[in-house]
Amino acid sequence: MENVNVFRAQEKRYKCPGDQVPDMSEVLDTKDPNSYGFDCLQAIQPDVFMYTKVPGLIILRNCVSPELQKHLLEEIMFGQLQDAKNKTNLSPFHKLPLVTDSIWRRYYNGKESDLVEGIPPTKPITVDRLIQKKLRWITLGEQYDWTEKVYPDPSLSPPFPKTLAKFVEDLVQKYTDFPNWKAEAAIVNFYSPGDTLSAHVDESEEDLTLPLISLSIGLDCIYLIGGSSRSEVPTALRLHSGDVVIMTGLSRQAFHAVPKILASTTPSYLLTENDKWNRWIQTKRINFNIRQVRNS
Ligand SMILES: O=C(O)CCC(=O)C(=O)O
Ligand SMILES: [Fe+2]
Repeated sequence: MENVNVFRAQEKRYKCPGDQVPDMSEVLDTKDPNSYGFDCLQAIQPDVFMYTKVPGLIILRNCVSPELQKHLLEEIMFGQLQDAKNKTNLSPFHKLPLVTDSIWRRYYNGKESDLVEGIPPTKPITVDRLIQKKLRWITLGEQYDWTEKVYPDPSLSPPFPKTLAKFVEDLVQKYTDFPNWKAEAAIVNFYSPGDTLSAHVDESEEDLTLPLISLSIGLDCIYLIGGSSRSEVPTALRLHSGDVVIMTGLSRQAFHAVPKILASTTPSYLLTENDKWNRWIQTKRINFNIRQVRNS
């Protein structure tokens, strides 16, 4: 019988309140050749590793330039977040102002204390709290329905953002056996220290052999990846801003989780002259989780 406690024990081990740091002695860090498990990495190029314990897991260290990282963040916050076609976790609960009056623009333009109306029974809440704490995800391209666990009719979805699509499609073409892979849907996750994502497998896409791409910006995190059941002991991997993980082969259907966001690890190149921007990005990890949905 599946012993779900094996994975759960590792989630518990790394999960700890807000700014606290867990025991890092068994965490694999691709930036640190002395770290635990580093000998299980097979470098196929400088900065490109296969992780031999989880077949099909490819780690591209520091693969997104600082300029592209900033561009992707700006595109999300100033662009996609103000477009009602992109669903967020807030959409069902709050009457979100959109277009040039979006919650991000209000926050950025000094109106962070403004109250945003809730859809009853949700109470009004400040722009600041929505941006800093409550916003947990936004979907791009094909809009995944979290309740029904399906991707609705693709003809109704907004187009997938072009720069992001081109960047990840080139990576998939270069490093996997799927040259025609297409970025069709993304879930962009926002985490603050203390936030977690529990163990799961992503299995709503039509063809579960097609790679899944995960691109991280902002704070470091501990990412757990195991095998096809929760009874397999997962590996703890430290992910940094600019890292991309490709889950292909067996790893595509492996259980994974994010039990810890590591506070105070934002790279300085993400900071700007703007205090509002800095106050936000210094407490965030943003993960772009990108899939091909349809069987081509
Ligand atoms: O934040 C991450 O690195 C993982 C996110 C994830 O697994 C998901 O969105 O399905
Ligand atoms: Fe996932």
